[in-house]
Amino acid sequence: MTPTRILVLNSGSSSLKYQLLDMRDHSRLALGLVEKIGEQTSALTHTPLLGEDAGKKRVHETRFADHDEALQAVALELAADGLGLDSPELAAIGHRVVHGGLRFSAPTVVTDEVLAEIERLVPVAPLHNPANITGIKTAQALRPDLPQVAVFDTAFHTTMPEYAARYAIDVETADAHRIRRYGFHGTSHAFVSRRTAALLGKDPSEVNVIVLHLGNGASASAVAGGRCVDTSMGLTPLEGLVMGTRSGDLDPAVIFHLERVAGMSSEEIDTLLNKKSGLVGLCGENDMREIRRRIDEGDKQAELAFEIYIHRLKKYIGAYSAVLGKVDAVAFTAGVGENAAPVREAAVTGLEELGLAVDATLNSVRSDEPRIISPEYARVAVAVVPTDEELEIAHQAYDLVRESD
Ligand SMILES: Nc1ncnc2c1ncn2[C@@H]1O[C@H](COP(=O)(O)OP(=O)(O)O)[C@@H](O)[C@H]1O
Ligand SMILES: CC(=O)OP(=O)(O)O
Ligand SMILES: [Mg+2]
Repeated sequence: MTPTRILVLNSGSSSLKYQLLDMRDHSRLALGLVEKIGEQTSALTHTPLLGEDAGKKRVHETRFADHDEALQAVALELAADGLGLDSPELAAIGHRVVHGGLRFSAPTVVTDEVLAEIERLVPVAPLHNPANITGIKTAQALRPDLPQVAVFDTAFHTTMPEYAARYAIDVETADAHRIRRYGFHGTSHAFVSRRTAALLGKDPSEVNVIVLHLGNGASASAVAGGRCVDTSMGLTPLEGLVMGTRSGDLDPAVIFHLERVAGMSSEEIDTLLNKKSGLVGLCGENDMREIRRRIDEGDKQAELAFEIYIHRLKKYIGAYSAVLGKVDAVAFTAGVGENAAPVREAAVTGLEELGLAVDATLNSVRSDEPRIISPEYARVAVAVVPTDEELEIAHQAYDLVRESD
């Protein structure tokens, strides 16, 4: 029997999302999420999608100190459904790895040397790469015989032209420290730009798409004929859009000012910009649902936070319209992009000259399917295209292990 199943692990800074897929028909056998890893109470939500318990969610609230404990618990849940990691049907474990630097532009089987390179990149993805590494090590310990495949967030962006990837700083210093724009969420930008082309009935090579990945982390990309030509995140996932807890773009002199005038250490500033900024910093809340609820109640602080979020988003839509020259579609994706109709509406309001508009009725539809929400007359299609990083990682991991068979 040729193994056809792939377990995908998407380890975030404090979460672990996972899916078990059968690649014969791309069906999902189980999925789940562990939230608040490292906090007082974590929550594991597991849903088997096979057998008599199919669709029955199981929730466990207990503390998981780190991603190792979380993954051990996930392995037990899968085993309880007869889908344990010891299954001979498992072909590989696919891992989302956030930073791959310049070295990895394709999915890669993890060796000791690959793992060492992912560890070397921890300083430029401090919230993400450590969790990815723990996920890989724990999975290796559970199934030492199985290929562990790393799929990098940075890979899709390695096609960016040099003039988009370089910062305008001294070349020698930049090169000595590998300082450049890498970009992230690439697996999602690749998947969504392809799906958007399909939604338009075109081949990816024929269309230019602006993808807005708006989750807790958020990034925009300009994709021309299937290749990324610019993206909003940079050396680290801190640059660009306003995010749940991250500031996105700011004058770098803010950092010197905080050091010299406010007396903050670089660690404190790092924490401020990565964890206490963005929507949380502006209004104390990073969940867009809650922000909208507060705005509806007349909360001015939440309203201003929303306006700042939208203003930044519009600037990137405008910038990438200029970068691409001709735009065929703007695609909204991830938690906020897929669910928050007010964000989509506000982001394109006033951009009619760029060919953008949304139809209020189409925008209010809730669905898991890719869909166009712009009116017939609009020059640019505005679309909601749900991302599926796990499916994309499973495909890439499965293709890689089959090739090497
Ligand atoms: N129904 C909804 N309406 C508005 N925003 C939502 C909704 N559901 C989720 N979100 C937003 O999506 C965010 C999570 O997005 P997600 O893509 O899952 O993030 P990540 O992968 O970075 O954890 C939440 O913080 C929340 O702001
Ligand atoms: C790279 C990044 O920001 O990822 P996430 O949105 O999962 O935090
Ligand atoms: Mg995400």
